[in-house]
Amino acid sequence: MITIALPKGALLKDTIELFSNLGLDFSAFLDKSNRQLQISDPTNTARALLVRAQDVPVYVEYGQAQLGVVGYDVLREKKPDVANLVDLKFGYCRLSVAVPKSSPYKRSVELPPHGRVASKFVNCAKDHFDSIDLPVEIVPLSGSVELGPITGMSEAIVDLVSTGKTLKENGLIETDILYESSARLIAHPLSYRLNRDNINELVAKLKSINY
Ligand SMILES: Nc1ncnc2c1ncn2[C@@H]1O[C@H](COP(=O)(O)OP(=O)(O)OP(=O)(O)O)[C@@H](O)[C@H]1O
Ligand SMILES: O=P(O)(O)OC[C@H]1O[C@H](OP(=O)(O)OP(=O)(O)O)[C@H](O)[C@@H]1O
Repeated sequence: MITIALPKGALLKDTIELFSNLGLDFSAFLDKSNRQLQISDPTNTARALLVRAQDVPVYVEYGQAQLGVVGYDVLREKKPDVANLVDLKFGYCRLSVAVPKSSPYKRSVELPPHGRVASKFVNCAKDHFDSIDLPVEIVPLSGSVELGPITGMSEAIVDLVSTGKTLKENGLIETDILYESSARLIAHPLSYRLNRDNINELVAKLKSINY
């Protein structure tokens, strides 16, 4: 039986809808009172694991899941050894640099050398500041990154932006967009190449409903 790693959080609802279009019902994961982390669809065609978004590529890389759904941002940050097969066209957001509205720095190249930048995306942030040749201290955080500049801990942040509401409500403005992200279907490379558990058929169906 094929196993699919599904991301908890922002991508879960659209991911479950996607698989329901293929006749795979994992809606039990939307029921908050259900604490199961592994379920099979009612037709016993596939099994789903409910994991943190950042951990989806880990389960796929280690072969515990043949397929998974994850944001492109996580692939850029973690660079897992997985096949990035389909742009699923939901979970749109972008990874951006932002500063307080009152900041004298209007673009990231203007930030002071050796200033601080708070982020959950430490590798992407480092890649960006390396690319503009600006030495900064990246302060690693796990969430609520916008508090970095609010509390005075950092001059800037690198974080995901979707509607822009979180930035606005915390008095921050975007200065640079590093890249755009959307949800992706990923696969264990060898399982995909060898077509284990007939995964190619499922991938083809997913592609056909996505174009
Ligand atoms: N505001 C947003 N709008 C649209 N997509 C988003 C938004 N925030 C994140 N995403 C996408 O959804 C994915 C999962 O985000 P989510 O916030 O659920 O997980 P997370 O930040 O890793 O949280 P946690 O630390 O709780 O696991 C991100 O990697 C990104 O691709
Ligand atoms: O532009 P918006 O639509 O307001 O969305 C952006 C917010 O969404 C994400 O946060 P999340 O909800 O994952 O919380 P986090 O602070 O724990 O990362 C991201 O880190 C921003 O804070």
